[in-house]
Parts: sequence; structure tokens; C-alpha cells
Amino acid sequence: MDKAQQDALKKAAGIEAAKLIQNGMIAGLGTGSTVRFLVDELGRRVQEEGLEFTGVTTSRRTQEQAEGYGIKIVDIDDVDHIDVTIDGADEVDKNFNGIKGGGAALLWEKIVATNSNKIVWIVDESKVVDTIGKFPLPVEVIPFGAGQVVKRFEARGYKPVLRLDAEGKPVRTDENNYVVDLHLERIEHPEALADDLINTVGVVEHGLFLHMVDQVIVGDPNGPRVLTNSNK
Ligand SMILES: O=C(CO)[C@H](O)[C@H](O)COP(=O)(O)O
Repeated sequence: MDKAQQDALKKAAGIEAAKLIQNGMIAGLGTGSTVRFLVDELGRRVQEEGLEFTGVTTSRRTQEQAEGYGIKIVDIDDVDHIDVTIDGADEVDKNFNGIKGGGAALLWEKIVATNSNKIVWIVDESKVVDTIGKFPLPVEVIPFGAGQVVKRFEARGYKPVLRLDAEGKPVRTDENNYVVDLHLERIEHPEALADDLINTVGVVEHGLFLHMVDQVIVGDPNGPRVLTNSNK
């Protein structure tokens, strides 16, 4: 699949997911190129159809895009609930477990998701996999002692790589932390790995999103497919 085809599938998933947002709702808005299509469509509906809803964003990037369309964005601590959060993902398996954080927004994404009544992911079909882990697993770490965390991960065989920007400097998250990507190839026991990572001093959060997602909207050449998690 080339990039243009992948973008077309991402866009179709984003437009389909935008239908979930109705007047008066409080919606969590994720981060990434797929979510950009979602926000474009919501912005169109705000401007052309008078849609009124409140958004809570998972990154400054999404906040800027949404506010550019006149979408009302509030702080997460200023809402008493979030009806639905729509976000992208890097991989998702048949158990609705996935990897997020390719865009370095995993911490805010997990906080917004955890506080949402419903979580919907929008992906193109290439992200649906049998076993997660081919996509390097992002882990957000505090800059102080990050090198020591990397050494610990090396000792555990996690193949860590500190994420760098185009200038060779460590990528900074919206919380000013670093991201370490674990090149694991296959994650056979995601729960055990999640426990191990979150119990490592210096780790703020990891990109394993387990038992959280209610629905996945998959951009497919035959039209968007909605997968519903019957275990939730
Ligand atoms: O987790 C994320 C950002 O932290 C994104 O949702 C994920 O990387 C998917 O991005 P894209 O829609 O650009 O493929």
C-alpha cells in the first residue's frame, strides 16, 4: 500500500468516526495523521452544519488544529466526563490490545482514554495485526537518569532506542519527557510487559493500551469496517 492509498483509508476512517460526535457531547480528540482527518471533518461540521461540542485534546498539536476550526477545547480537569474519545493507533490485535505513541503523545492519550466512557480507534487496515510488537513500543521516560533506564531495558533484552528528532536531539513530549522505543518484534505477553515497564523507576507511561478500546474503525478499500469489542 503506498502513502496515498494509506491516507485515503485513514481519511475514510476519520470521516466515519466523526459521525459519533453529536451536539452537546464532550469528546476526546487523539493525535496523529488519522486524527487530523477526523478533526478536519469535525471542523467542517462545526463551520457548515453548526455542530456544537466540547473537545479535550491529547496533544498541543491537536488543540491548535481544532481551535483553528473554532472547536471549543477545554482542559481535562474542567470536564466531569468525556463521552467518547477517538484516537489513532500504531497497531491493534484481535483482542483489541494495541500500541500507541508513534506521535509521542501516549501519556496524554492514556490519561484522556482512561477518563472516557467510550474509546474508539481509527486505523487503516495495515495497523490490524495478529501479534503486536513489530511497531517499536514507545515508553515515555523522565530525562533525569534516562540513560540508566535505557541500560536496564538493554539488560532485559528490550532493544531500546532513544527517539531523536531531525537534529539528533531527544524528542520531547508535551510533558517535556523523552521517548524510548523498544524494538521487540513480537509481544507475546503484553500484560506482563506492561507491569514490568510501569514498575521501572523513571518510566512515566508506556504505549501498551490493554483492555481499553470499545471499537476500532478500520479504513478498508471496501469502506470503513467497525469492529466492536464484545468483552467490554
Ligand atoms: O499514538 C499516536 C500518537 O502518539 C497516534 O495515534 C499513532 O501514532 C497513530 O498515528 P497515525 O494516525 O499518524 O498513523
